Amino acid sequence: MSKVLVSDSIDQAGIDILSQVATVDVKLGLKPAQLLEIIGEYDALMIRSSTRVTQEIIEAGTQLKIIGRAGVGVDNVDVPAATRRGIVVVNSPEGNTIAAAEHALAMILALSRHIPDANASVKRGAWDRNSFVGAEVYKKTLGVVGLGKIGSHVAAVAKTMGMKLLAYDPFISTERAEQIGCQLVELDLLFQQADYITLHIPKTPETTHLINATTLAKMKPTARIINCARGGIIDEVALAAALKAGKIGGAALDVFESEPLGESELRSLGKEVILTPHLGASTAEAQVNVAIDVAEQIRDVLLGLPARSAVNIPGLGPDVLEELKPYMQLAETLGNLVGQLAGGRVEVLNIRLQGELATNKSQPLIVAALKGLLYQALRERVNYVNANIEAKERGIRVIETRDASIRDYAGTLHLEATGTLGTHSVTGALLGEREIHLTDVDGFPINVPPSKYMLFTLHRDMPGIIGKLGSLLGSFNVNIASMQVGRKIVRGDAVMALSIDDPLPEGILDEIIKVPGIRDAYTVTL
Ligand SMILES: NC(=O)c1ccc[n+]([C@@H]2O[C@H](COP(=O)([O-])OP(=O)(O)OC[C@H]3O[C@@H](n4cnc5c(N)ncnc54)[C@H](O)[C@@H]3O)[C@@H](O)[C@H]2O)c1
Ligand SMILES: O=C(O)[C@H](O)COP(=O)(O)O
Repeated sequence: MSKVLVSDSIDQAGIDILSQVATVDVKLGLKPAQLLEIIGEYDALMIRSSTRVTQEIIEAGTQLKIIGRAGVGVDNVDVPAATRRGIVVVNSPEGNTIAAAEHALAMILALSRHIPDANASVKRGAWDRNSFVGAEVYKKTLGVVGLGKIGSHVAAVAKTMGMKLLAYDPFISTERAEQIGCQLVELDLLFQQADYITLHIPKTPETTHLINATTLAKMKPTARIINCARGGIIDEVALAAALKAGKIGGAALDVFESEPLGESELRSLGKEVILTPHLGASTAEAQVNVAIDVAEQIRDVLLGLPARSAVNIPGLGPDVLEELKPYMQLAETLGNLVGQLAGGRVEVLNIRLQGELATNKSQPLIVAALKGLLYQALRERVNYVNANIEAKERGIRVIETRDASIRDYAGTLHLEATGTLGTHSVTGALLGEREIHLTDVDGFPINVPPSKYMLFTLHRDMPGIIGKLGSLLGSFNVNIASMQVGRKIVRGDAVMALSIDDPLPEGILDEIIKVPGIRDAYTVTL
């Protein structure tokens, strides 16, 4: 049974899902050295933002197949290192969107009405109404930096509170911004005009210290800034200085350059500053959502199925993935088959997507085909994550063509591999949406489902050849489960596809090739 390590606090709903397929160890608060020591035992690691999954941890995780982040941000995971090792990294892109957006909105209102400090003062026994006179958000300008999932929800709710909305997001169209009721503007204009600035961007080299002494100086002295995105987008030293000097009105931060927050000037500031300990995703609802979302993906990957929200393989929505999954299995089977027929080192893989496949996303099918193709060389080391990289490193050139015309099947996939030992091709389709059928091998039409052990011969279409091959296999105690011949012209060349119950015994291929009329023979294990 697989083993999963859960090293951050995850809702029980996720643990229950993992327990269906694996032994689950929950070990919270591990020191990096402790994690390093035990990670080698585990097939999967499930985390939130507290566990740092460094390159060293990834390299020590020799059994790791998947790292599941029950949340959005994967900046605590060395994703490139995981990709190089073929480890899938998955997250839950939407499970805590509402929770994080509502936290930002709560920060806007709490900051405006001094709720944390007013509450603390009453709890201390005071009744001071004069110190906590607030400001209304109605008719004020909210500047949303990053109009993605969380930013859009914040904007939509702020709109209903009567706020005027400006947004900056270089990757969002004006139409999309207008749909949400935002005016898309340049960042400087947003800084100059906003009464509230809320950040909903990832932390990248471009966004690190986006809020610094220079940009803070562009803001209104009354402006309030909210960061429920990522620590490090704000230069905290510059922010504290601007707050102290009255150059900015207030700040509410949920995330920090270093977490847990250590010594900081921000702690010493008054009611104009609100600090929360990275609580954006901490609602009961969000924790159930992210735990289920990520545990299901870990379960699927441990069962050999693709994940729906992998951050290091082509992203596909669940609907698209559900539709493509059978075709990915077809692509992988064909890749594996053509790789074995081609033998040697493959240099070029031609992939033709026909019929309904021609209008689909091809990247997952190409990745699946490469995974199949490289299986003989790399076995379990190749997967959906690293198949592209491994193929590139081996100098395999992939050429993709599309033909939308529908022939005998709704969609067919044709792979042709050219390598050091020659060129071979296979075509396949799905019957009844799921059942894989081989419809062509090396240009000869056939119609057989693939089986674990197969034998293919290239021979002359002439009387007696099937009988001779049958007797030869019989003499080696090889049981034939099914057999089919494909030919283009009568008594021309033909291909025979046999499904056999067991692997072909050593040496028998040489005997097969000696049968008069048989020109070549290939055995494959799928
Ligand atoms: N505090 C929390 O607990 C918590 C919870 C969830 C998410 N988050 C964080 O919130 C942030 C937003 O998450 P999301 O789910 O909305 O992500 P998202 O990917 O849906 O949206 C991010 C948006 O930022 C935009 N963007 C990227 N670079 C930009 C730049 N340089 N300038 C302006 N816009 C830029 C993108 O175009 C995108 O629209 C992330 O940093 C995420 O890690 C925090
Ligand atoms: O990226 C996220 O999903 C948030 O920052 C939440 O982090 P958490 O799961 O550690 O609360």
